Amino acid sequence: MTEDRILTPARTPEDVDAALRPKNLDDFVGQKAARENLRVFIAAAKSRGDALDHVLFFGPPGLGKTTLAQIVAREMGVGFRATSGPVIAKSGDLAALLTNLEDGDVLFIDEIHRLAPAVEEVLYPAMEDRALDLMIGEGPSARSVRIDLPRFTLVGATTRQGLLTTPLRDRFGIPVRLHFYTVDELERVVSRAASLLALGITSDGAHEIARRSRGTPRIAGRLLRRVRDFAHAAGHDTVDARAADAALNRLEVDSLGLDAMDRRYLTMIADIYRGGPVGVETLAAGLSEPRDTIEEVIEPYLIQLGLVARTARGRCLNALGWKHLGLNPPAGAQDGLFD
Ligand SMILES: Nc1ncnc2c1ncn2[C@@H]1O[C@H](COP(=O)(O)OP(=O)(O)OP(=O)(O)O)[C@@H](O)[C@H]1O
Ligand SMILES: [Mg+2]
Repeated sequence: MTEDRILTPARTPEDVDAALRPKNLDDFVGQKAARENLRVFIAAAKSRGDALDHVLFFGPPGLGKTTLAQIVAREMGVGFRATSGPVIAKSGDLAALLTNLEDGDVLFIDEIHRLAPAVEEVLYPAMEDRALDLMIGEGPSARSVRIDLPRFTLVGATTRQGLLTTPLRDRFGIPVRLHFYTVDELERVVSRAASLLALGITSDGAHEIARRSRGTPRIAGRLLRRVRDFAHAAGHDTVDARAADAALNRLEVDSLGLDAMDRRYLTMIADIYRGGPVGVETLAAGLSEPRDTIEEVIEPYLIQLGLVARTARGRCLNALGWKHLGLNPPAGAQDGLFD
């Protein structure tokens, strides 16, 4: 069900991410602090002639972690090798990847929180000492051999920073948290993407898409492509605010950028639990969605908007949440904001 959502921030096969991906730091919109810090660290590493310290990108899906990893390699002028946590089954697979790196390469590990523990242990000496400890033989005659590795930068990405083990997290010299984008920033993302797609768009058209994109560039790009389809079907070659609004309404993306799934979530807390508090497991069961999806995909943006609060006793609908549903909170309802 989640996969069908136009608003899912998760990657879907039809997302032509590559075409819209910014290629360098100057083209990368938003995330100012992260961008400026990276610029300094990259310049410093280059002037020392050294590899960049290991970088960890964390934050919700679709905010630009993979994009930034590629930009880091490009700005450093080094090779880019990509893999992901669940793909590396055995420690030997990782050892092979590491020994095949060229001097200075970026090794990108997506979903790094999903590395198997035995694989993760190979990473510790690799990250810290640029070395690989291999066990040769078995039983009493087994001995450990240390192999030196080329200089490299590990770039990890995760949507679940909390699931990273402490020893792994501590070995990243440059942890970078990505935040939801502002409407202004997304407006620039939309305008840039429109020009790459050779689509005419007015600034109020870009604004309309931007403010309904859940703070997420991937969603902005996807909505833009769907809006373009509706515009073309109607014989327009330029998207203005009215065209964007009409298309987004047909896609059931509401004025705040929420879709049917978000509204089901909010309505369930309102109608069945009188505004909460209600536990996430209960909501997950009621909505037939995995708890992870609720916590990683649905809730972050609703919390950011201030519609819902996560409290120790469960989820509560805030005054804004009631208002968005067009309902009045029952007398005595808890407002998570004041918890
Ligand atoms: N700052 C940005 N400016 C312009 N476009 C961006 C920006 N950040 C991301 N995008 C676009 O959004 C899309 C998703 O970005 P990306 O794949 O880097 O996200 P991610 O954080 O790696 O997501 P996931 O957690 O699902 O792997 C890409 O098409 C990219 O072009
Ligand atoms: Mg990614």
